[in-house]
Amino acid sequence: MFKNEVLLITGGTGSFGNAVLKKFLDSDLREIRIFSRDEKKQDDMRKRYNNAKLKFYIGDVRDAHSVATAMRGVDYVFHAAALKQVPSCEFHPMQAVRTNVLGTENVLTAAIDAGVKRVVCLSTDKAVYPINAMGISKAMMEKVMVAASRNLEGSGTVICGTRYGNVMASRGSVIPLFVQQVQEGKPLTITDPAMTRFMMTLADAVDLVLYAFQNGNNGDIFVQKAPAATVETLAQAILQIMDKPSHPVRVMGSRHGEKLYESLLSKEERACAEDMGDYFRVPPDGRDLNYAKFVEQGEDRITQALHGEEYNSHNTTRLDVEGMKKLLLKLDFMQKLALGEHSNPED
Ligand SMILES: O=c1ccn([C@@H]2O[C@H](COP(=O)(O)OP(=O)(O)O[C@H]3O[C@H](CO)[C@H](O)[C@H](O)[C@H]3O)[C@@H](O)[C@H]2O)c(=O)[nH]1
Repeated sequence: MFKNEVLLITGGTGSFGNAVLKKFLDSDLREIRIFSRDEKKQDDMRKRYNNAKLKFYIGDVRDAHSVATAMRGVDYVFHAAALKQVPSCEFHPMQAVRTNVLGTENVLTAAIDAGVKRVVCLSTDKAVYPINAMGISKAMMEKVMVAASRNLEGSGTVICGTRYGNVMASRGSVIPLFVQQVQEGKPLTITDPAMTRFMMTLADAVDLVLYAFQNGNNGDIFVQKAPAATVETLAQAILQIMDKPSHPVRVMGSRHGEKLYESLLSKEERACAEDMGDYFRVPPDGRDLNYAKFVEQGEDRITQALHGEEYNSHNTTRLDVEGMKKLLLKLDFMQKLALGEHSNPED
């Protein structure tokens, strides 16, 4: 897949960047650049990997100069830098705009200027029918990505994107929280037993980005088909794995900015998405900004789409407790918990 090229990962000190390194540090890439604001995490990675192929760049996607500097000589970019926390973006929406929207513009401009061959931008299901500032800023990021990808024909640069749902056991998410609550003998706090979320592992997320990297045309957005589970099912599966089937559970109500289910494809996108087996490809809207075509003239295809169905965590394959357990047991730390060992996802 790679041959002597240079890969830049923005926000590369996060879990996605580390998962990519795990997979590709020993590949034929000549250099992997980690670009982030976090000096401390970069230092930790430098020591942990101790590998000359890794190069560290302190910078911020908000600072176009720092991005352009890191971009020189780069062949490929995985753009993972983002503000991802729903509550913090809700209280500081302009910070989300600066990093997720303007930061993406800086990355794409620098990539095009530097003649980068391929850029994959990472987005989230919360960008579809968004209701919170984090999702809205990521939806705008996707629009910026698609707009930048127009007119690149012949330039040698391809810009595409991926969207994925919750990554199981990511830091601060519900799985490690439930595990901790069991370990501390506290009741599991369930928001709404009927709420569903897509379930993906970090390895699935990396595979999706690689699939986009290999198959993307300009402006495409890729989505991986994924199963979903209710929070109730997830809680039961964790309790069974930890052999605490009668551990107390408390229903606490939904949190600010939450949805009952998440969507990976809107109705319109689903209607024009290409089914690629394990993935959907959403091509960009091919119309140009010709007023008659874009604004004054409707399309039957769109009318039909609006009567169709979105792809969401309520209508995808639904996991039962056994299925959820099987998926959870793909995670190393869950396997240890099943053996009665004390473990957390950071181990
Ligand atoms: O104590 C809790 C916490 C969560 N949940 C439920 O578990 C599911 C998953 O919750 P997470 O907090 O793991 O994930 P969210 O979908 O809420 O989104 C989270 O993960 C996102 C990335 O996927 C962002 O980081 C975001 O800020 C963060 O809230 C949701 O249905 C939620 O209601 C509970 O039942 N009890």
